[in-house]
Amino acid sequence: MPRFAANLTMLYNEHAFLDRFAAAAADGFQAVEYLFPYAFEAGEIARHLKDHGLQQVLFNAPPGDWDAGDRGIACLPGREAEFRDGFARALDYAEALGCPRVHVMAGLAPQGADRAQLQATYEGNIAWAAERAAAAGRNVLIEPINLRDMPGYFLNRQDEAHRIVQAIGAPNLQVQFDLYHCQIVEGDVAMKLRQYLPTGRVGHLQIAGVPMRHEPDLGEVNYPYLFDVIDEVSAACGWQGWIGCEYRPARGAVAGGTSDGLGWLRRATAT
Ligand SMILES: O=C(O)C(=O)[C@H](O)CO
Ligand SMILES: [Mg+2]
Repeated sequence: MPRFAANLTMLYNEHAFLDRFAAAAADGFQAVEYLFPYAFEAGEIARHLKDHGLQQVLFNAPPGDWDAGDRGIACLPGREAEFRDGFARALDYAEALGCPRVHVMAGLAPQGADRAQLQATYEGNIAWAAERAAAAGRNVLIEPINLRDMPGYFLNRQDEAHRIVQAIGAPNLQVQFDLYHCQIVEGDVAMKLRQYLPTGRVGHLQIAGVPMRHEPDLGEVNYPYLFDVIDEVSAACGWQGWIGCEYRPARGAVAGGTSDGLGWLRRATAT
């Protein structure tokens, strides 16, 4: 069975952020991910990780002004200096938290923008970030995201993400393969797992039920089958990544109680 990480941005929202580490550990998780750590001192988060025996396996570089609508700025011409400052800060946090990888969000393509200019800006920023991250012993991830959740998002397809990773050619640049987005945009998820996991260019997986982004056992995706595929392909190719549980619990929300972090897995594997 694959290794699961609790996404603390989506799970345990009945608790303040810093209390979610204890909730995830109590639920049986050994690793966590979330969107952004920057509202807190890195040392404070590091203490929570240590106190609860948790690994930090992923977080995102600063996305620009999230509240103003930015969803990353890597593809946006004219914001390169802001991107570089933000990524340097992400590397400082990655060092303090012992986090091996940072997801760099691409951003939203402005209406009528020159797509070729966005592509050049994006690949230039990602190549720069990968070089800086390599010097710090970290990996950079890029993630295709569906246009229903993020209208205008610059990167949407697995094959395009892998084309960019291969074009830049940095060994520490990988794809964040979110199965939820892949099902919405492309489908054929099992075959994409079989195609891409053996390449060594998939740095992290994430899961959620489709279409509502609730627990994996709610919706159209047969995750027990996909976990078997991941186990089978990983055993053959040596993939040893984490799977981020990036979903909004329906049961927790309905019951008004603690999020159902791994309840769906316990139910699925109950003998
Ligand atoms: O949206 C997702 O699936 C992600 O993983 C991004 O990192 C945050 O939106
Ligand atoms: Mg994701």
